[in-house]
This record gives sequence, structure tokens and C-alpha cells, in this order.
Amino acid sequence: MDNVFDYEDIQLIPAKCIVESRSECDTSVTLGGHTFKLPVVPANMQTIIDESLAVKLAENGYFYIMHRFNPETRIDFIKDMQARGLIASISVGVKDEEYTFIEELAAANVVPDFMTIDIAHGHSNAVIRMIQHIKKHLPTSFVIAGNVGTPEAVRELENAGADATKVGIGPGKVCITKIKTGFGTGGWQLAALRWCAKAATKPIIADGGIRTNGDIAKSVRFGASMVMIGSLFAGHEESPGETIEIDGKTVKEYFGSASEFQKGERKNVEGKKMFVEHKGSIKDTLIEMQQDLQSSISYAGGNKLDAIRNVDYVIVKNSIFNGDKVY
Ligand SMILES: NC(=O)C1=CN([C@@H]2O[C@H](COP(=O)(O)OP(=O)(O)OC[C@H]3O[C@@H](n4cnc5c(N)ncnc54)[C@H](OP(=O)(O)O)[C@@H]3O)[C@@H](O)[C@H]2O)C=CC1
Ligand SMILES: Nc1nc2c(ncn2[C@@H]2O[C@H](COP(=O)(O)O)[C@@H](O)[C@H]2O)c(=O)[nH]1
Repeated sequence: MDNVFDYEDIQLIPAKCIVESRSECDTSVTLGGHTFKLPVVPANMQTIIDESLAVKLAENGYFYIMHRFNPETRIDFIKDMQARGLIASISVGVKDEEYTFIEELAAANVVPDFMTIDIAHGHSNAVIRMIQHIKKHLPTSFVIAGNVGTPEAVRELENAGADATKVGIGPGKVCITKIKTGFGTGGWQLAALRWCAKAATKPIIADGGIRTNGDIAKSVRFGASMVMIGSLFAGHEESPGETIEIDGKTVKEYFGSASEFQKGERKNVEGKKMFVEHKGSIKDTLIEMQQDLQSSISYAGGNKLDAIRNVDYVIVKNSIFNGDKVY
């Protein structure tokens, strides 16, 4: 692999502006036949999304993926969302009981709009078998499969029937996979995204490592149709993580899906817990993301998201912050 870089190493190069105001720039994206306001989805993790936030996001035109950690609630969740006229988007694993779950959904004619296979090492026969099982029983569900970090994996999952693949092994804020196993795309997630996107014939979701709103535009530039984000969405009023006071400051918990806090035991732990400052309402964060992305589109010289996909860029190793902070 040559040209290895990550988000902080890249600057996109501006092109001549064609809009009079950033508000003219359209950040919407279409995935699985549905159009969403932003190419952004909160991570399907227990401290990031719950049922009530899923409803709020869907009602307001944002994509969401419900996590898979309360498996017994999923059928009612799908029915409830669809009864409200909202998209139903859930996650599944690959263990035996998940095969039965898919068959139960098919038998009851409860068909989620989106199904995400959420596994640490998605380049596996276990995931290929699950894609095929979903496609056999629920052929109209849009299947997102992951996580992967190589073009071979993207091709294999697409060939098995995945409608989109999710790229990112280990770049997450609460991830310790890179430290505990020595493997992953941590530190070069953006280059891995580019590598995978070149092989992809279907949409790619970039997952993990987003630290600033500018990283969303960079993900789109390097091939993402959608960007999955955990830490930037953690700590909001609506976030399910526990709220506590530390040294007079209100903070909320954010823990990894492979942490002992999620698993309830110290076995194959590849995630940790942290506390993030309380950030107010998620609505304000989504609005700011939209404004920043509109600005990115204007710098790209267009008025639609696609304008970002073709801009030039430079690699400026580890230098974009120069010690600066956003606020
Ligand atoms: N994006 C990322 O970088 C990562 C994300 N995660 C998140 O953590 C959660 C738990 O993930 P995961 O452990 O896959 O889910 P599960 O605990 O549900 O494991 C799923 C199945 O895959 C097997 N499995 C897991 N990892 C491997 C591996 N490296 N090689 C072979 N088999 C494996 C498990 O068996 P067994 O446990 O016996 O091995 C189990 O049968 C998910 O939400 C996932 O997204 C976790 C790590 C990295
Ligand atoms: N290695 C691990 N990765 C994890 C774990 N739980 C979630 N994740 C991944 O992180 C992203 C979110 O990344 P962020 O940088 O935006 O915070 C999430 O979507 C998962 O792919 C874990 O326990 N270990």
C-alpha cells in the first residue's frame, strides 16, 4: 500500500464557488431507495442510539441504525416504526439464534427496510452465510454488511448479496482492537476507505475515526456514501449513555460494543469506556454538521454532495491542526 494517510493528513483543495449562499447547497443522499438529509448515521451502539432517538431521527429525515443488544425487542420495534410510517433499520449478529430471528420475521411478514450485519471481522464465511440467509428470506431488505478493511472483503460481501459494505476495523474512539490484536485500519482509515471504494460497485459506509465535521466531507471525497459516527454523537441529551458528574462537570458515558460494559464479562474485550462532556441536544449537532457540509460543498465548487467526490487534495502529514482547537 502506498500513500497511506488518515483524516488529519488531508486537505481538500477549493474550486470556484457557484452558489451565492451556502444554504443553496444540498447535503441529501439516497441509500436503499430512501433519501436522507445528511450522509451521516449515528453508530449502532448502545450508548449512541435507542428507540426514542431512532424515532426522532427517522421523523426528521435522518438515517439511523438501531443496535442489536436488546434482541428480543426488535420485532416490536420494526412494527412500531412502520406503523408510524417511518423506516425500520435494525442490526443483527451471526449466531444461530439470528438465523431463527430472520425466519421469524419472514414468517410474520415483518420486513425491515434496512438490516445491518454488525460483526467485528466481517470478512468471514459467517457474514457471507448471513447475507445469503437474509436475502433468501427477506429479499427486499437492504443489507449492510461489515465491518471490513480490504477490497477483497468488499468484493466478497457484495458478491454474496450485500447491498452496501461498512469499512473500518479499529479506528473507533473507544476501540482497542488495534492495540490488543495489532490489526486494523486505525491510523489509516481514510486511505483504507479509498482502497475499498475503488473496488466497490455498491455504496460504502465509512465507519469510525471521524473527529471533526470536516472528516465527513473527506470521507465523501474518498468514496463513502454514508459515514457512521460514534464519539461525535455521544454525550447528547438524547444519548442513552448514563449521565454523571465528575469534578462538577456533567459527562455521559460512551462505551465500545466489544467492551466488558457491553458484554458483561471480560472475554475477547476489544473496546473501552470513556466519559464525554455533555453536549446539549443532538438536533444542534446535526444542524451544525449540515451547515459545515453545505460549506464543504460550496468549497468543492458545486451545489450538491457529489461535487465533493471529485475535488483535488493534498497530503499534509499530521499538520492540519497546527495546535489549533475548534473552539
Ligand atoms: N468496527 C470495529 O473495529 C470493531 C467493532 N466491534 C463491535 O463489537 C461488537 C461485537 O463484535 P463481535 O465480537 O464480532 O460480535 P459477537 O460477539 O456477536 O461475535 C459474533 C461471532 O463472531 C465470532 N467472532 C468474533 N470475532 C471473531 C474473529 N476475530 N474471528 C473469528 N470469529 C470471530 C464470535 O465468536 P467468538 O466470540 O467465540 O470468537 C461469534 O460467534 C459489534 O457490535 C462490533 O461492531 C468489535 C471490534 C472491532
Ligand atoms: N474495536 C472496537 N470498535 C468498536 C467498538 N464499539 C464500536 N466500535 C466501532 O467504533 C465505531 C465508532 O467510532 P467513533 O470513532 O466514531 O467513535 C463504531 O461504529 C464501531 O464500528 C469496540 O468495542 N471495539
